[in-house]
Order: sequence, then C-alpha cells, then structure tokens
Amino acid sequence: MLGLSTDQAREQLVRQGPNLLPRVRPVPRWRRVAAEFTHFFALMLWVAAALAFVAGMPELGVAVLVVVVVNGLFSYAQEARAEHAAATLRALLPSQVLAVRDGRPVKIHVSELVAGDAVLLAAGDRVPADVRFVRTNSCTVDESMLSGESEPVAKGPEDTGFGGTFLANGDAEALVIATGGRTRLADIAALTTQTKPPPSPLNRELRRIVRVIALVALALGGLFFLVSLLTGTSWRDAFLFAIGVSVALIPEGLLPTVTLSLAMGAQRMAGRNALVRHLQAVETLGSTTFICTDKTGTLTQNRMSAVELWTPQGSVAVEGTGYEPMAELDGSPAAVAAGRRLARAARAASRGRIVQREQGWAAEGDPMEAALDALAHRMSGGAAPVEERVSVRWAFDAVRRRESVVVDGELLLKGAPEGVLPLCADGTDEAGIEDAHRALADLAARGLRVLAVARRGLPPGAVPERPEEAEARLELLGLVGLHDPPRPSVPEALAKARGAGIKVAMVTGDHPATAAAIAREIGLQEPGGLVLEGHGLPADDQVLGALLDRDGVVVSRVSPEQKLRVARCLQQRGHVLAMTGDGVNDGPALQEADIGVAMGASGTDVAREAADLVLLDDDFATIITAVEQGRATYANIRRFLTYHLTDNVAELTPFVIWALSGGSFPLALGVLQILFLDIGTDLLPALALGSEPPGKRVLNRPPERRHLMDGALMRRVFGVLGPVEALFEMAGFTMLLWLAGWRPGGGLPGPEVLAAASGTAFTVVVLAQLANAFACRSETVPPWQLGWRSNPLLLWAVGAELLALAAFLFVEPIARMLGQAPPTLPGLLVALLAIPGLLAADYAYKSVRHRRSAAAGRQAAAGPR
Ligand SMILES: Nc1ncnc2c1ncn2[C@@H]1O[C@H](COP(=O)(O)OP(=O)(O)OP(=O)(O)O)[C@@H](O)[C@H]1O
Repeated sequence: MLGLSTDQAREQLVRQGPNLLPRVRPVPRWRRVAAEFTHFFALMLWVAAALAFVAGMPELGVAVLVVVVVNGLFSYAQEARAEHAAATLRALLPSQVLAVRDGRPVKIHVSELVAGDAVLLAAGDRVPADVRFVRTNSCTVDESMLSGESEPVAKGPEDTGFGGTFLANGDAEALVIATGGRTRLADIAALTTQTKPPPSPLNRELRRIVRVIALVALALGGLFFLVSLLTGTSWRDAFLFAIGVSVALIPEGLLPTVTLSLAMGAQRMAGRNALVRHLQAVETLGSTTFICTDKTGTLTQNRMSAVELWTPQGSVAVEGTGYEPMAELDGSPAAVAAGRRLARAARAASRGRIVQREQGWAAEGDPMEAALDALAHRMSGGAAPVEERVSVRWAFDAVRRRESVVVDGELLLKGAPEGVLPLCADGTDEAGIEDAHRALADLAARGLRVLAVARRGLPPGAVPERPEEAEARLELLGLVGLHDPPRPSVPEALAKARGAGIKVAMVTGDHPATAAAIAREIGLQEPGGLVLEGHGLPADDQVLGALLDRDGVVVSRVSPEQKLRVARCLQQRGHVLAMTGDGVNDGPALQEADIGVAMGASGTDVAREAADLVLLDDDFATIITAVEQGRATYANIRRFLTYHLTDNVAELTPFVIWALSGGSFPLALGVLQILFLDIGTDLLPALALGSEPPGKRVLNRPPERRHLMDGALMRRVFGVLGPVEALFEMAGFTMLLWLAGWRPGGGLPGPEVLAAASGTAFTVVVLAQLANAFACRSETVPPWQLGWRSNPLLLWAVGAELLALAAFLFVEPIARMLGQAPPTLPGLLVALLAIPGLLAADYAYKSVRHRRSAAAGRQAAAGPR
C-alpha cells in the first residue's frame, strides 16, 4: 500500500516544513507607517505646516503637524486591523486533502502534506503539491494557471501533476514529490507577487470621491487666498485662511475608515458562516438583486436516503432513515430479489460509502452514493465488496450524468434516467421501458431524486476503451428514488429574500419534476409555476432573460454552459447576480456572476477558488444573512459620510460669509478650531456610526444599486443638515456679538467678545454634530424610533465628544490657543437649541421623502407592469 505512516509523516513534516507557499516577505512595518505620512495629502500638509512656521505662525504649524500625525497613525491602525481581519478570514477557508496514512484514507489539512504521501484526488480537487500520478481514471488536469493552456491535459501513470492545478475530470491516486517552496507554483508565485490586483469598483469610487473633495478643498483654499488678498487682508492672514479651508476639507481618514467598515462587515459575516474572499464582496452582496441557487445541499440537507425502488418485478418501499444500514422492506419476494440486484449494481458503480462514527452512521464521499451503499446494506446486509475487481471506471460528470464500471466482465451503470433509459432500448422490452417512464414521473413528482440502474454482460475478453462502446443494449435493473429533506431554515430565508426585493431562481442539474416538487415544498414556487429545462431554453438571450426575470423560476437539467448563459442573461437585464455552484465545471458561471457563491463543506476546490463568497455551512439562508450584512455595511459607510460632510458645511460657512462680506464680518471659526473639530470631537462618533449593527429593516426594502455619494446623500447634507447646522452656528455667533453691542460695519469687535462668540459657534457645531450623529443612524426614520441604546458605542463616543468640548472650552491654555472662551448663557441656549433644531429639520426631511417615495411606490404599483 502506498503512503506513509502517521509517524513517518510527522517526522517528514519536521524535516521538510509545512506545505505552504513561502510567504511573500511582508512590507516592513516602518515602511507601511511611513507610507501613511508620505502620500499626496500628507505631503501637502507637511508643506502647509512648514509654511506656517516660516510665516511665523507656530501654533498653526504645530496643529497641522498634529493633524498629519493623528491621521497617519489612525489610517495605519485601520489598515492594519482590516488586513488582519482579511488574513483571519483566509485562514478559515477550508483546504483539506484526502491522503493515505497508515494504509487508510484520511482527510488532512493541505499544509500537513509531505513528500512521500499518497493522495487521492477527484474531479474538482486542487492538486495540493507537485505529484507523480500512480493510478489514473479518465483523468484530465486543468493547468491553465501555470501554462495558460485552457484545454485540460490528459494524465496517466508516471505523469507529473503540479500544485495549484485542478483535476478537471476523473480521479487519480498520486505520490507527492515536492511540497511548499519546492513546488513549481512557488517559483511562479515568486515571479508574480509583484503585480498588484486592479482596484475594485468600490475602491475606484472612493478614490474618485476623495479626489473630488480634495480638489474642491484646494480650489476653495486658493480662492480664499485671492479673495482675502483682494479685500486687503494681510497676506499672512489670507494664507492662514487658505490653509485652514484646505486642511479642514481634505477627507484623509475616509479611505481607511471604509476599508475598516468592510473588514468589520466581513468579520461579522464570517461569524455567521459566510466567508468573503475579498473585502469588496461585502458591498456587492448588499446590492444583490437576484439569486440563482442550486438545490442539493443548499436548499436541501444533502442527507439522502433511498426510500423507494422500482423494478420490472414490482416496487419495494425501504424504510429507514439517513445512513443507518438497517431497514424494513415492503414488497413482493420477486420485487425484493430484483431490488437486491439493483442495489448491488448501484453500489458497485459508486464510491461514496457509509462509515460508523461516534455520532452514528455518516456518509464518506458523495452523500448520494453513500445512500446507495446504505441501500445495499438495507437490502441484503451489505454487499460483497467489488472495489478490488473493478477493471474500468468511467466517473460521473455533469454532461454525461452517469457513472459506470466494469466488474468481472459485466458493465454496471447508474445515472440520470433520461440518459440511461434510451441506452436500454435494445436490452429491455418496450413495455418495461414505458413502465419505467411512468414510475420515474411518479417518483419525481414526489420530490425524490431518481437514478436509473442498468447492467450488461460484456463479451468474454472485451476490454472497452471508451464508455460509448460498452454503454449500449443495457438491461434495465430499475430505478432508485432518493429522498433529501429540505433545510428547515430555507422557507424563512426565501420569505426574507422576497421582502428584500430579491428574486430567487433554482438552477439545478436535477429532473424537472423533482426540482419543481422541492421548489413547492420549500415555498419557492406555487403549483403551476415556471419550470424550464436546460435543453429547451430559448435560443435568444433577450427572450431567455425576460423569461427568467421573475421570482421562483426553476431551471432544471442545466449543463454548466447553460448555467453560464443564465448568469449572463440576468446580468444583461441589469441584475446584480449571486449564483451558487459546487461542481467541477461551475467555475466560469461563478466568475461571471457578481457574487459567486461556493460551498465550504461539500463543494469542490475549483468552485471555491472561483467564488467571492464561501458558505461554511452550505446553507441557502446564509446567503440572505450575508446580503443583510452587506447592506448594513454599505449603509454604515453612507452614515459616516453624511456625518462627516455635514460638519464640513458648518466649518466652511464662516469663511464664505467672511469672504463675501469682504472681511468686514468677523470670522466665526478659526483654522485651529476647525482642526480640533475634525480630529478632536468628530472622529469617535464617525467611527461609532461605521459600526452600527444591521437595522431590523435592512431587508425590508428593495435593493438599490447606487453610488455611495448619490443625489439623496448630497441633498440631505448640503440641502438640510449642513445649512441647519451652519444657521445655528452663525445665529449663536452673531447674537453674542449683537448683545455685546457690535453692529455690522462697525469694525472688528474686541478680543473678549470675539472669543466668547467664537466659543459659542464652536459649541453649536459640536452639539449639532452630536444630534447629527443620532440623525445619521438612519436614512429614513427619526432617531427616537431606533432605540437610544441600540448602538452603545455611539453613546460612549458622544460622551467623549462632550468631554473634549469641555476641555477645549474650559482648559485655559487650550481655549486661549483656539482663540475661544466659554459661551455666555444666551450662547449656550442657542447651542442647546441646535440639538432639537437639527433633529426637527432631519425629521421634516425624512417625512417629506417618505411621503414622496410612498407616492412613487403607489404610482409604480398602479402603472403598467
Ligand atoms: N454520482 C452520480 N452518479 C450517477 N449519476 C449521478 C451522480 N450524481 C448525479 N447524478 C445524476 O446527474 C444529475 C445531475 O446531477 P448534478 O450533480 O450535476 O446536479 P446538480 O446541479 O449538482 O444538482 P443540484 O442542483 O441538485 O445540486 C442528477 O439528477 C442525477 O440524476
């Protein structure tokens, strides 16, 4: 027997090291920190700080330096946390291989593999290291990632297989010859790690936002410089304003905060068994509008049991559940005898087996084949093992939909009935075939997966080379009906998807009647719903797209190519498509879909590598949970964008008024105050908004594909929240000046008056932002409907914000540096009024929007469908 003993393997592992690609040397930490201080904006700020010192404004210089340092460290911390989260997620990806240890096949982690190990590979498996094939069975290998060659390469004994390639077809036994850094893949990986992946759509969008805001900031800064010079301000002050405006508006912390939000979303998803393979998938998931799901394992439990046999001699009901080998049989003696032959043949043409574990009997390998093994036990207390006597095996693939073996000169075959029954035409009488068709319709209509089983005695000495030579003139042994219970979580998940405006279709390789019966059982489809068959799909893409674009369609007996076409047609109709797949040939469809979804527990390595999302529990309901998290994360990013930009309006307004008045109206907020608002009081609430838990309602509205910074967000910030905040700020400021006797045109007020007025403006902005933080928690409902304690982080952040405010007002040296003093009582009153003022404006805006969208909804409902 090939392979190592556990002890030998352990020894070799110490000697050879784990089977992992050598880690690309990570960028040293100091370089990553340095990068945060040397990018474009940071450089601009350095220059600004230097100029401030040269111009004799050391406070400003120091303040700008503080901004650079705080922002740089903050960005670094966010990036590091996001990266750490992504690495943790990668480590969760299942990567196991079937190796022979102590003469028995066992599943081990790929990293434990050593040279000398024997491995068993099946179609869809990733070749785990460089290997030499020992035994192969119709084995072809997809080497495109190494050679670029798209056609799979046939492999025979003695051929070499390279780590990282995939078994496209058949199966094989192979000896590991090189692992980890000694594989061919490691050589190539070392060459290619230099190339960076292209930026994702979200990243591009964010960069665009940052660039636009930065340009606006610079342009405004320049404009203020000119205006101030023209109005006779000293160049020193003009310069100070210009720097203040630019620095205040540059959204430096934005990119890392978004990355962190996505990473936290991804982590939350992982906690609920949904593993994204790259962070951006979190956001795409949130805008999913259509889900194509397969059936077995995703909607059902993939715990099959053969419950009914049909043979030409009669039917046999098999009672017994799961993989338990004991059962009661109910049928005539002739039918039971025929059933035994059938079960033996079906088992011989399968490799999945039942094994006894501590928790009871379980499947090893294909669960359906394990059910056939259990059936053989149930029918006759186990069948004599034939594995050793199998001379040829043509493995199952999704196109042939059958598997056959030659044992002792006899061909035994099992497969999808539509493919098998025609092969029986010359070996079985016509009436028998007709009966079989009737039995098939009956079993499938009950939601059972049906397999046909047939045999043929081959002429003595015949050694067929290709399956077509042997698979003809078959004698039909009968049909097996297999039951696979639906997952209990599915009906509720489907209802949630519907509530969220997401359409769901079942796209399966199974029989139309079986698929339709299951679809009805789980509530995907009403009786009489649309059931399409792969070979009957309309040839025109637009017609097909229109046909598919509804909730609850079943597409049965699809080939991998048809699955890919289904994906394309739905995308052409503008859908953001999530598609599940677990098979060897599902890779292209998963890649085509916006979100490819693979199964962690049962899927193939090929599917997992092509996917954006891996379901660790294979459960359909997990996709809906992931969509919910995706929507929540997207909403969070919009929340803190809204919050952040509102503040910018309030910061900019004093400068605009000052400039418009030609310098005669005093400046309400100085540059240092703006910096303290950005870095001191705003930062924590913005972060807390970014970690808002998913609201109960995220799945109660239709999906939207929109830009992060779209019209609605702009209208809310620049039309409502920003102006209201600025209004209270300027009102507080002006009132204090007025009460102190200052009148427009009357020159500049005294320094004490100005300090108290400016302190009032500062307080107004901080308190209004406090209210704003709560307003930003939802785009649709007022904060008092959300529950005050549902985001405890925000309460802490707001507490810290108030403490910071107190420090900036009452700690003498800080207040003096900022040029402000605590507000007087009337000032405080205006500041306090800003809280209900902002909330009321936000409430009014939300109510109007709600009424409008309800009216639009009614109109859409009344209009043509
Ligand atoms: N191991 C096998 N041996 C023989 N026939 C099989 C085997 N597995 C599946 N079949 C047949 O091929 C058909 C398609 O199976 P396939 O596994 O491609 O479907 P699928 O798309 O994975 O289905 P689902 O959506 O239910 O997961 C099955 O309905 C069955 O009739």
